Amino acid sequence: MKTIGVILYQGAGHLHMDALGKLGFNPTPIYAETNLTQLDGLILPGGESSVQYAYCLNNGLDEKIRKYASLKKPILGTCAGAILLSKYSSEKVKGFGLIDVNIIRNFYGRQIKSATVRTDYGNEAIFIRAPKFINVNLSDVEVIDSYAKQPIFIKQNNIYCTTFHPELGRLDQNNIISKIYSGFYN
Ligand SMILES: NC(=O)CC[C@H](N)C(=O)O
Repeated sequence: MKTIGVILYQGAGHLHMDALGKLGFNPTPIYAETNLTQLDGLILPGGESSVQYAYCLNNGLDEKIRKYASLKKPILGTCAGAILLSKYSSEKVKGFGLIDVNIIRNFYGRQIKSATVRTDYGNEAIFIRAPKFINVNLSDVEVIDSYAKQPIFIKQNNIYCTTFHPELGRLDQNNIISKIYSGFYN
């Protein structure tokens, strides 16, 4: 059984833990002091990216994530997690630059603008104060799914990012989260 680490300091990590458990993975909580090297995969969940970023920096978790990424094992960032993995740059959140994309936080506005949509590839995507990918380097970054022709799920080498919350959807076998986890960690 594959052991997948989920960063749990803040945000929706417990929902990934639940979904992973129900879909036959061994989810394990990750904090700054946890050793990452034994993991088969790692998830950076949605939440508040500025809080998560400060936690990572203050506790050396950013360096651990960079080292883990260099092992070429799969890392998934959802929403705030995607912001952390990208090259986003502001004073508060600089981003780890592990995927060749920029991102705009809270692009679609406030919580009231959050929505569930059908993606261009027929998947269900739940957006919560979602960011938007921009400047996607299409020669190196693959677009796995899009909405209104805008990328919402991208991949570069072992780094996967969604601007939506796949862990919030239904857990049937055809749902995006099972496709992501099974494709991701096979
Ligand atoms: N659902 C989410 O993860 C929202 C991300 C959040 N707006 C941020 O910038 O951190």
